[in-house]
Amino acid sequence: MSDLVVTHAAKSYPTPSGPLEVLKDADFSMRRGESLAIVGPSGSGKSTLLALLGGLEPPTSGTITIAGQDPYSLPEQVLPKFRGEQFGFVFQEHYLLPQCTVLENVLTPHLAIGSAGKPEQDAARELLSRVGLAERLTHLPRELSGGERQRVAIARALVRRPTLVLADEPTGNLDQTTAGQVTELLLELQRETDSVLVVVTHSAELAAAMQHSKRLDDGRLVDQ
Ligand SMILES: Nc1ncnc2c1ncn2[C@@H]1O[C@H](COP(=O)(O)OP(=O)(O)OP(=O)(O)O)[C@@H](O)[C@H]1O
Repeated sequence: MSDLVVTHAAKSYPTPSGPLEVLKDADFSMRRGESLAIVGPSGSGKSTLLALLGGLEPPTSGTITIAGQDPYSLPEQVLPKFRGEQFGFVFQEHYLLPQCTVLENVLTPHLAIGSAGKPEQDAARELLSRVGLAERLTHLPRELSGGERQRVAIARALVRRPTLVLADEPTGNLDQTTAGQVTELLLELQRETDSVLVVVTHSAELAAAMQHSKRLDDGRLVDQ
């Protein structure tokens, strides 16, 4: 069975002149280990699709399941835990907590839904070592470069080995060389943690690095 299944999902927003159909009949599935780029012009609905996949915005019709569960059918009180276990998010901005160290930032997904004991701390240290920041565990985000901060954000997104990693322009703030390094790292860790990776991007380089690519064209997802 696929780990992400999108079945005839559509999304429209109400506007004074009638419903704005942003996404029409999205229908695809992915397994752990697979990566997908969603491309399309500004305003074509890429962030909306990511929000639907991430349990943040319910589809108007159709269904989305992650690891066999439809997040929108779960009782509201269990949704935060489900999100914490199943999703990892990476954004263009790193959104690290400025007052917390690198290690503390990577532990926040554990702390959000439980505790971070020695095994979790050891795993976070190991992951930070994998992203080349073993010597920076006690540094604050402002003491790091933009690329280093994004590496911490990636480690934080993957620390709980989520089913689905959703990345919205993860290299958008980086120069070309750093963007290439961050892309490589994201893909390496995604393969190691065996998660599904969906990235939304305007970058042709980032899109080309993913196994699959789909374009949003007038609300419809078209294979590239
Ligand atoms: N909450 C909302 N209410 C009404 N319209 C919305 C809402 N959210 C998004 N939209 C509209 O849906 C369309 C798609 O927006 P979305 O942000 O998904 O596009 P995008 O492809 O991610 O754009 P960009 O590349 O500029 O980030 C836009 O026309 C936007 O104005």
